[in-house]
Amino acid sequence: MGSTEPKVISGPAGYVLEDVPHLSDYIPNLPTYPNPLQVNPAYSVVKQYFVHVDDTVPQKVVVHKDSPRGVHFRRAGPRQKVYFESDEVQAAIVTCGGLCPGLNTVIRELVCGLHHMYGVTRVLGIEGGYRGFYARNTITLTPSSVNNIHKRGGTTLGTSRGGHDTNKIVDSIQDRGINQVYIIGGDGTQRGASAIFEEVRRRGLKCSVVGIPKTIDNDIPIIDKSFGFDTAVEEAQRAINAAHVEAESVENGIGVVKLMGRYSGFIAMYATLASRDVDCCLIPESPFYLEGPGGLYEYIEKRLKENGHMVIVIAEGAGQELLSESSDKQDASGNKLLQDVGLWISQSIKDHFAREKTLAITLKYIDPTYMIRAVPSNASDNVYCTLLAQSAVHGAMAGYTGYTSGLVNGRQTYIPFYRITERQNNVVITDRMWARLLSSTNQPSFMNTKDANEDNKEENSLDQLADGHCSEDTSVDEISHIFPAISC
Ligand SMILES: Nc1ncnc2c1ncn2[C@@H]1O[C@H](COP(=O)(O)OP(=O)(O)OP(=O)(O)O)[C@@H](O)[C@H]1O
Ligand SMILES: O=P(O)(O)OC[C@H]1O[C@](O)(CO)[C@@H](O)[C@@H]1O
Ligand SMILES: [Mg+2]
Repeated sequence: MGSTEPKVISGPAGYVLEDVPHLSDYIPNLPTYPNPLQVNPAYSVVKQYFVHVDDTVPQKVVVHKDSPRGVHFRRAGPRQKVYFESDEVQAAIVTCGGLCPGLNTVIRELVCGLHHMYGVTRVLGIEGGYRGFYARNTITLTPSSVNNIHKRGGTTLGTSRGGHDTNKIVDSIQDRGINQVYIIGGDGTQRGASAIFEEVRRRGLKCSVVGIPKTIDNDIPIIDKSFGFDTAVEEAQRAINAAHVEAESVENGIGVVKLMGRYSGFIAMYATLASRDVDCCLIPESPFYLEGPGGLYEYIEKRLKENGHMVIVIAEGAGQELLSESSDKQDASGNKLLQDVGLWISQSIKDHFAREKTLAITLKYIDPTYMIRAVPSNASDNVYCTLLAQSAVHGAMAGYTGYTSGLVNGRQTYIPFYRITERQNNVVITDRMWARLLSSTNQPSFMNTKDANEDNKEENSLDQLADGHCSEDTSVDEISHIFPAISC
């Protein structure tokens, strides 16, 4: 049996549903049961609590009069029928990859959601990431054991990179009688979840495999934003404020702040837009150069002469091609290990002004990268984590599998794994959001019109590939799209 064929359903006027797999796709005659929420006092007063079986959410909300209706995803939420009896469920939760604010909230809400909404009492925690399935004992998670964990940063289950052995993991799932697996992690983790789903399906196991997208870099496509992102942007303000205070307190002061973002500069972009104290934001998607007209040194000199101080925010993946020592080293998951661009740029700026003797500068470098991802999630991320976790639980109970639970245009949806893993979410520098940043900082774009047109062409063709039709809209087009009102 090869990998699962995408379930794509077409409708009138160009409607397309990119549906998610269901246990009944490969296990015939599965019994169903009434959803216990029907008699749950918390929900009995709510009208239309159950999601209509045909409810779907459009991927793109900006359309033209004659646009096809386009790609849709299945709307998340409770169904009238469920495919598991409460006492039949043996759930497992695992967290993989780097830390992100909100991991503990998601764990807590999965445990509490399963328990309080569906009467599921058997929930296991897998410790230390994927390898914990086969190399560690499990721990029992109950509403009382997770009651306060959302107040702490990190993950109470522990996490790791590497160690994904699909067969050993599915053996462990089978041996322990696990029939719902909740896998919280970034792009690598979701690829791992997809492999687990394929193997579970190949073995014909009645086990829902559910991904919950976690990435501080906001590099997962389709979804509006990842949980913890708002918290990270908020926490970054503290570092930027410090850099600004240091810079404006001395003559020709420069504050340099390095933020996370391996390949996607979202944290740097939003932290810059939020702060207003940043004069230059450098991200991996926007190549820059140091010397000559239009270069960074020229801009720094101009800014210092105008204003007496400046703040530079640099994402860790920016300008890697400029560093002389390039390394092929990888972490245990195969991610490229990056050079410290913050240190490099700070030293380069100091050397330049020492050499040129045009201005006597004072530069302070602040690296808060791990501090911004180790904090507990803020209030809005906590709400988001709760909705994500509850949506994930509703889907598994309804028999869906092989999906990532995610927010699309402010609605909770189930997205097939292949759409989550097929590409990375990046800042589109030919988009209006980057233009807003450039006009807010007044920094050079480091780009000529020819480059911009080339990038535009690539983006449009990417959009066409991803969505099956051409669209001028992109996922980071409007603030309201990235910071949507959360509803389910
Ligand atoms: N293609 C893949 N197939 C199976 N497993 C994978 C794959 N890529 C990564 N993994 C596994 O997923 C886990 C997490 O991957 P990774 O370290 O890349 O972090 P991530 O989930 O991308 O999170 P982040 O990058 O946000 O920290 C690791 O245990 C890794 O072995
Ligand atoms: O936790 P590690 O292995 O140091 O990795 C850090 C990386 O993890 C992330 O936080 C998420 O991918 C990146 O921004 C950063 O490059
Ligand atoms: Mg990753």
